[in-house]
Amino acid sequence: MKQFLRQQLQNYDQVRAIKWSFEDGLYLLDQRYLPHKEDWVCCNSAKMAADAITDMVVRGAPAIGVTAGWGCVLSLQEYVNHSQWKDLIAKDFDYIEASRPTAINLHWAIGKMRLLLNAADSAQQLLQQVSQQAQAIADEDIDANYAMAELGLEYVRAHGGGNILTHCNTGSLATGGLGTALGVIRACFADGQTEQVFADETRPWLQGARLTAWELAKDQIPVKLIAEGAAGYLMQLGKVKWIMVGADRITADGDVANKVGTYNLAVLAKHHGIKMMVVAPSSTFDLSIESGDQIPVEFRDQSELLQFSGQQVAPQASEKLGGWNPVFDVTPANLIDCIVTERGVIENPNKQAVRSVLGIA
Ligand SMILES: CSC[C@@H](O)[C@@H](O)C(=O)COP(=O)(O)O
Repeated sequence: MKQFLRQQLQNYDQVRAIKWSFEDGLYLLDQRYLPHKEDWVCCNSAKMAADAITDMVVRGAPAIGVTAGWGCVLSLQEYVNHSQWKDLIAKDFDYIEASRPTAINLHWAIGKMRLLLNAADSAQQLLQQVSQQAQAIADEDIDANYAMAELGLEYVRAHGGGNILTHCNTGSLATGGLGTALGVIRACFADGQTEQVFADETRPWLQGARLTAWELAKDQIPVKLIAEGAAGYLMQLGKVKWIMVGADRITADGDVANKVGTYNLAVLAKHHGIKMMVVAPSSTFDLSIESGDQIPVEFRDQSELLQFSGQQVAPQASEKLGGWNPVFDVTPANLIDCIVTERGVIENPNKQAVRSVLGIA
């Protein structure tokens, strides 16, 4: 990466939401209470790490992958001297993998650890290998974030800058480093390609209002929060040139699962001739499936919708009142202009373009 840009971006790379210590365990900045409280949760077992993923103490596909890696180390630390270590560790790996269904980075990280487990004869040696692998997953994510920021910025320079609308949170809270889409946004701001970012609230969990606005405000990057329903009007008035989002899983054909509401933005962007950019590392691709209808979409408890800040928002819950709460949706490749990865930019994504940029024969 050009040294100058990397130095500029380091000014924006201040938040680390995942911290590892071999002595104490895994520290996670508890995202359920941001921006009101900056509390840390310390996990010292694989189960605690997995439950933290399920309960969204930590969230965002790459951050979930990094957490899963350290969760595996916690399992090794617990069972390294146990006679049944192989079975117990395998059970922990399964438990971690079941913590959330859609973000493929979780399954990718556990897949790497399972390969090591299956080949292992000694628990001591496995502890070392799994620790190295967890560190590599964390380090590679930081590097991938910088590479995507640079490539995304180059793409924007080539197509013209302007205001950006982003959805959910794709920053340091959602990754191990600078962020995916938010990394590109930071680079665009540092380079003068954009002066104003719009973040939508991202109901019901408010990743946009609580987390993205918090990160951008810390960076002194101008951010205006909008209700999700305002996105169409924003585009109709010509106030944004780019939509930039992350991804939880991308198929071989380039269909993208991301936070629910992404599909709405992509349809609106197509209608208004606004560019739709997805930013995701190669670890977010699931080449074992062809198209978006094969992606397992997570549904969460209806209480996330029916309550707000602990208060009932709809009339008192009754048998007749329910919620429908898919937390991801799938955007078909034909609504996406480009997918920025650390290996290159996939323009007009399709099977061939995906394989060629990812370097798969
Ligand atoms: C770099 S983050 C990409 C995605 O993981 C992000 O956009 C997203 O959808 C996160 O969903 P979440 O339910 O908050 O884990």
